[in-house]
Amino acid sequence: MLRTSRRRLAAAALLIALTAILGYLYNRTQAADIDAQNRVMLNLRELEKLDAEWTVNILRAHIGLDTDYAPLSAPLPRMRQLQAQLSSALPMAPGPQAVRAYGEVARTLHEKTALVDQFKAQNAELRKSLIYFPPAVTELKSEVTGIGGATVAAPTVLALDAALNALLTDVLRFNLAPDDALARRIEKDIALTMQYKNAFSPALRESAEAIVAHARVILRNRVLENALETRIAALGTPAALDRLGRLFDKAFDQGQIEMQRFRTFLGIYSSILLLMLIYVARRLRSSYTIIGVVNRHLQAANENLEQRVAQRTAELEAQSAQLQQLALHDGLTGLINYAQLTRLLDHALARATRRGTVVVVMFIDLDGFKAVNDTYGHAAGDLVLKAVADQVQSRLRKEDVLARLGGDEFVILLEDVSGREGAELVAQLALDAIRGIKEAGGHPIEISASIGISALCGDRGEAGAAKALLAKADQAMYVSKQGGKSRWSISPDAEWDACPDPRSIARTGDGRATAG
Ligand SMILES: Nc1nc2c(ncn2[C@@H]2O[C@H](COP(=O)(O)OP(=O)(O)OP(=O)(O)O)[C@@H](O)[C@H]2O)c(=O)[nH]1
Repeated sequence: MLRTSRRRLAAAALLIALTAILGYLYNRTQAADIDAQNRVMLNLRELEKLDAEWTVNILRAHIGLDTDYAPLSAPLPRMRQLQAQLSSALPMAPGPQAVRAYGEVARTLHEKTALVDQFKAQNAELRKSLIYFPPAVTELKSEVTGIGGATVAAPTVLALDAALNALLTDVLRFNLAPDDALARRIEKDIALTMQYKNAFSPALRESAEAIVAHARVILRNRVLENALETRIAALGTPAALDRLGRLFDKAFDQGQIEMQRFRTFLGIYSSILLLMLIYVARRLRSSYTIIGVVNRHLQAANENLEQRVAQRTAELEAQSAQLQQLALHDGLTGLINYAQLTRLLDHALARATRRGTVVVVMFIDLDGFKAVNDTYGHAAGDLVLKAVADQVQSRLRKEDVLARLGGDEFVILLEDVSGREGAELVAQLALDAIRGIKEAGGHPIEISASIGISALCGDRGEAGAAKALLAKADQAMYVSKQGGKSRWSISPDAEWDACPDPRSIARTGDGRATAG
């Protein structure tokens, strides 16, 4: 029992373990979310594209193509959104490298944003000066060479015009390609301009000073802006994005390879499980077949056993019935024996006591029987005894009882006899029947019987009434013997009429009755 439950536990544990392994393998084959991977790569590409566009827009602002700075701020919200999505996708590329690469991307974009803000301020100031500077120089030149220079010495007019010409050319050249030598030359141009403008009217002087101030803005901001652009270029955002993209790619490729490997494992494992299932199913089938065969054998054995038990029981019952027959009957004639007679007589007397009726007993002893034995042998004697039993029995009613006590002694027991005459009639019938037997085994015989009759009105609850009644009948039979045989005699103690009223017989506590 204990062993069986342990085996069941082990089988259940094995089943759970096999299922868990199956679940684990299946789970690993689903580990890579291709859609999510594609989304990450698309986000990266979009961020790269927006960053490149951002850089182009800086260039456009640099060369003055864009008149406002909206394109420099517009992509920022979307770029921040993409950055956040990439950050949350980092677990898909495990390891510190991807985190570092992402950190680099975030850092460069953050710094680029700050540098672009500075760029916008400087570029706005620069653009203002660039717009102002060329027409202002041209206008001042025409003033100087025109009315404004009418009162000034011609060499001074020509010198200021030349200085303004040089300043315009050098500043515009510097704006296109800043250069230290050019910067030094512009300083000289400024110095000459400032020197010669003093010969002119205050209004012209003021214009010249404003032009110089704008020239200096262009000089300074162009250098600063170029430095900012160099710093922006040095940030290396595209390279950082590219590095992050390659790490994601690698991780996704490894995931695919891993998934493929687990698919192979799952296939092999499923095949093994299938084989195991087939094996178990075949074992179960053969077990059931064996159990079926054993069951059939057991059933057959059981049926056989039941048959044998039934047969044995029938035999025992037959033996028991035979024993009962032997115990209660006479083996030669089949009539009841003395033991059964006394039992029946007891019952008959008890009934008679209750009913107030008479029980009659006739004791029959054959006359001349010994001579049959002596003359023709014991076997002939047996035939005579059987014939007596048959003949007397045939004369009696169904409810009358004929018993053989042994030897040549028989007893008739009668209940509900219609008085003495009835008893005498039965005795005469029995006597005639016995006298009528004239041969046995082919031998002529001559037999008769001496009959003693006794009658009693029940036992009145007295023990031994049956034996006493038999004894009276026996005594009466002797009277017949002594009286010359072949006759019947009635016991002087026989009771025929004066049976007490059963209602007058009081019953004692133990069920016995006493005459009232
Ligand atoms: N064949 C046979 N004889 C038996 C059996 N039992 C007893 N006997 C014989 O029956 C005889 C009975 O003897 P008795 O009663 O004296 O014979 P009887 O000739 O009738 O003499 P009375 O009774 O005096 O008239 C004996 O010879 C017994 O041996 C039996 O079962 N079979």
